[in-house]
Amino acid sequence: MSAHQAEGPSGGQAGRLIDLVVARLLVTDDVAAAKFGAGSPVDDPVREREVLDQVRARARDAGVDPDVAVAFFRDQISASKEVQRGLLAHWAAHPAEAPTTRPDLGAIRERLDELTAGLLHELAAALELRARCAARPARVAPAVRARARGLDALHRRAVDAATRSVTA
Ligand SMILES: C=C(O[C@@H]1C=C(C(=O)O)C=C[C@H]1O)C(=O)O
Repeated sequence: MSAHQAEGPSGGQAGRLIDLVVARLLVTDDVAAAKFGAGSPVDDPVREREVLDQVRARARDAGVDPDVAVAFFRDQISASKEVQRGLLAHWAAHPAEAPTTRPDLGAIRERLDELTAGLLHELAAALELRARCAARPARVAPAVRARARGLDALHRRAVDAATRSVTA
């Protein structure tokens, strides 16, 4: 089987990476709910530093250049903040749709940390495939579109932003 065929009709390798990108963005909805309830700001530079330090420390073992991994996660963080801002603005304008419970941010961050290992692993696999297969970028975009189909515009834009380094 060639590298192209290994990707399969539903995006295969790229699809697994995109699925995790989407999963991280959906956990972000809970982050927004936690911050809405607590009145906390979207931006938390200390936590961002922790996430990026963790990524840099784990990247080489996962088989990704640490700078590439950090750049990819900067996009995940920025996409996450866009989703949070969009949700908080929506809830402010439509209080009836705002969350009525306040999830625990600490527990949510543990879920984000658990996703980090998988994202690094799939990023490594996707980049390796790209190195072996010149047509790869054209194959990632359909996988992104397929995964984004069930999402609203806010989350679709975030998926696009979070995957720009692997679709470009
Ligand atoms: C997700 C959060 O919100 C923002 C986005 C982060 C991320 O995507 O990892 C980290 C810190 C915050 O600036 C959070 O506070 O945990």
